[in-house]
Amino acid sequence: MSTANIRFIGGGNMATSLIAGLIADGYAPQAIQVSDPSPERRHALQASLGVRALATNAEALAGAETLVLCVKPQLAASVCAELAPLLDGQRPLIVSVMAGVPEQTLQRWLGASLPIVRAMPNTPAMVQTGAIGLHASPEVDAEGRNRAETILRAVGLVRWVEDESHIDAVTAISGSGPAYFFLFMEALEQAAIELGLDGETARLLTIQTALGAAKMAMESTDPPARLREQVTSPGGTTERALAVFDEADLRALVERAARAARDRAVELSKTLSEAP
Ligand SMILES: NC(=O)C1=CN([C@@H]2O[C@H](COP(=O)(O)OP(=O)(O)OC[C@H]3O[C@@H](n4cnc5c(N)ncnc54)[C@H](O)[C@@H]3O)[C@@H](O)[C@H]2O)C=CC1
Ligand SMILES: O=C(O)[C@@H]1CCC=N1
Repeated sequence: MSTANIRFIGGGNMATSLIAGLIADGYAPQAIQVSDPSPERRHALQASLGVRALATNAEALAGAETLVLCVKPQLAASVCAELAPLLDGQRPLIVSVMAGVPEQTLQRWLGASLPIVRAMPNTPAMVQTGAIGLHASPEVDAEGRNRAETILRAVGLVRWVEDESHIDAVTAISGSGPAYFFLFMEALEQAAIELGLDGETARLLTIQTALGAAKMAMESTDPPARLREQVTSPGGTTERALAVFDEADLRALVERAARAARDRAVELSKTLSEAP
């Protein structure tokens, strides 16, 4: 992969996942720098990933070719206000992973119409199995699109969306999605223990089942509905379990949850775009 430098602003969960994935994919740790005000975070990033961790965002910006914004959305305005006067004609490709921060708002805060790619990754990027949605602002040229895609493809599957508002849907499905599947795993593992299995057996059977189902869904030409039917013997055990999910209208519940996440992303976008 290209050794063009990548600088991260904010070295928390998402930045750590992305950096770990990039390094696992062969990206040189020396080409990656990350700024974070927390000495503990800096120490952890340096010790576990071998990347240079910086105490100030100014150091991360200096000479940056790609700048990945990885702070909480609520901190975006102050971080951009700090970066804006330091840009001084520099035009790094901005990759923002922040949920609910629109491109136009970022440009307003940065005081320049910089090329911005909004990326919505998820934490499985850490194990190079991320699912990532991307959207480019009109200022991003083919090279910029290519660079953003190359970086994100190193950590998972990439899909471009044409409409920026669809990033909010991506946030609700794959950005937050790992938490939904982890919750289901927690519940199934707990049920296994209630049914008498020991903790380790419950944990391993649950995780391997999730992995197997995901692998089959990915590799099979059959849709998940058909794969489900193959497990469900008429008059058998699965049918009884699925009837319980149907009684509770699991599908409607999942849709409500996804809508709630999407609506929160829209709410964040609105609040932030109205902020000074
Ligand atoms: N965690 C996830 O699964 C996903 C998170 N995101 C987005 O990634 C962004 C970061 O989320 P997390 O990594 O989960 O949060 P986090 O809280 O783990 O990381 C944020 C980091 O920013 C640092 N920080 C605080 N003030 C700073 C400043 N002024 N300058 C530089 N760094 C500063 C903090 O010390 C912390 O290490 C958010 O905007 C979130 O919407 C996007 C997709 C998935
Ligand atoms: O919960 C959040 O707001 C972030 C965005 C997607 C996943 N985590």
